Order: sequence, then structure tokens, then C-alpha cells
Amino acid sequence: MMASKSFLVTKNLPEKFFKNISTKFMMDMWPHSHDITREQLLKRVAGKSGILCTLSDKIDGQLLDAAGPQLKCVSTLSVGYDHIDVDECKRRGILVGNTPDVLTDAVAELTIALLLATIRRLFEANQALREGKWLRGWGHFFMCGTMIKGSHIGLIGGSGRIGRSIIKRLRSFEPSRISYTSRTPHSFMEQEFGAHFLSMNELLAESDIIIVCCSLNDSTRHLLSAEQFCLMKSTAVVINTSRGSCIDQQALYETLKHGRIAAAGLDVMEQEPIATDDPLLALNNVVLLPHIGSAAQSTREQMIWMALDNLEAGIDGRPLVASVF
Ligand SMILES: O=CC(=O)O
Repeated sequence: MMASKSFLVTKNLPEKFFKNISTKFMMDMWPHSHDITREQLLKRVAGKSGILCTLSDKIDGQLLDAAGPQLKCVSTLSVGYDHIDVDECKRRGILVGNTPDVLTDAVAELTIALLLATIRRLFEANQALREGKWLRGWGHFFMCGTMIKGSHIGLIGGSGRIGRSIIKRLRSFEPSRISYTSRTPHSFMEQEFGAHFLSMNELLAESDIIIVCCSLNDSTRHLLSAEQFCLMKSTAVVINTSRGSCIDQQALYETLKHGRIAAAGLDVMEQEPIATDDPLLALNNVVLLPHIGSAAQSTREQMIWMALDNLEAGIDGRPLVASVF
């Protein structure tokens, strides 16, 4: 007998993960390596009880209408869910699941890697070597950068899971101070993580390194814009492994171009993928990565298992393993 419920997978993922669930529900997986188009997404979602999506799929009212009233669950292969209209899902009784915890360590490690690559100018140094610039001889100050040791690090959203995990790792580098900003101060941050609460403006003005690790929502969109960059030290470095839209990218570009801050390291951008002719790519005081925070093989596999657990529970009408509300 044909399974009566079906689900859509918006990415081409290895079949091995779907062996079990596809015996229970009918699977429709996007078969191409390129992203599903909006048109195809709207078409293929019709009649589905579940959607397994990623952060590049916009799940809004139009998509939920196209799916139809039998849709029970949206399961995203990400911890962030700013691409999903959660209020609209809630209103329609559609469960929304994400993949917290399993990616925390991978994102924290990548944040440290990006920070070091930015302040020690690793990509610039590698490029210089390839261009034969090292051959000119030993330059005493050639490719000098700065250190975490002795720096004041300020984390925006530092009290969240990923922020705390970054702080744990940072402490071994012996920064002079770790500060964080969040809606309210938390006593555990001081006691367990040695991190001090600062207001946003204090954190921006006093930090040597500013790490953005908050989630994206209406209150964090363009949290860092021209006004905030003006408050920063001229030697400040900004790192973002959260969402591109937490930063006004045009304002960041102008700031970096005119050397008003020292550098930035971005794993996330306002438009992803960023165009190869984007002016940011022409600057050498910015390190850009293609949103690879959680891209460790084992982490990505765990994310799939968790998203599948969410999907199956949601279609069955059981509570999700990780629900966003
Ligand atoms: O950015 C990645 C995620 O939200 O999982």
C-alpha cells in the first residue's frame, strides 16, 4: 500500500539518511546539486505533510499556502530559523523544528579559526607567499597582525549557546577581558565564564575584537551600522558567524575601505552566496568564508539525523526533539 503522507527535501542529500523515514512516508527529494528555485519549491511542496529545508529556503505564507492545509511540520537543517515565518506557522498549527546543540562546538571552533585568520592575516599572508612577495627577504614587520592574548573581546549575543562555547575556547588564549551584551545581565556569565556585562555602546567602544553571535530577528537586523562602527576603536576587528543581516554590509564596506576599523572576518553575508564582483572582495582587510560555521562532516551528519527526527515526529503529530516554539 502506498504511504499516504509525503515530505519534501529541498536539498539533494545522501539517500542513506532517508532509508527509514522513506519506508514510512513518501519522499520527494530535490535531485539537483544546485539550489531549488522558488518556482519549483512552490510547485513541489503542494500536498506535502512535511518539509525538510535549509536556511536558503524562504518559508513564508505564500509557501505555506502552496503546501496546503495538510502540512504538519517544517524541519530546518539549521539552528537559525530567520528564513521561516514562525508566527505564520504557529497560527496555522504547523510545527517548526531546528538543530540546536549538535552544531554549537563546530561553529565555536570556526569562529576562533576565522578570528585568528583575520587578526593574523593568514589568507593575505598565504596570498603574498604565492605571489612571490616572501622572496624579497625577511621583513621584520612583514604580515604582522594582532593577538587574542591581552585583547578585550566583546561578544554580541555572548550568553547564548554558541557565544558561551566561543568564550570557553577564547579563555585559553588569555584575553585581557571578555565582555558580552544581551537584553539583561546574567550572573552565571560572570561566575562560570568570567564574562562581564556591558551596554552595547560600551562594548563597541571598549572592545578590541567584536564577535557577533546573536540570532537574527527584528531587533538584531543591522545591529551594526555606520553609527555603531563610528563608536569602535580604529584598531577594532569585527567577526560575524551569526547571520549577515546583523550587520549593515554596505556600512561595513565603507568603514573597512576607509580604514575606520582594522578588519573584519565574515562567515555570513547579507546576500548568500555573495557575488564574486561584490566590492567587499576587493578589500584585503576582510576575510570572507562561504557560511561554513557548522561544516564539519560529523556535525552536518548529526544535523540531518536531528532534522529527520523532528520531521518524523512532526508528521506523526508528536512533540519535536527540538522545537523553535
Ligand atoms: O547558520 C547555520 C545555522 O543556522 O545552522
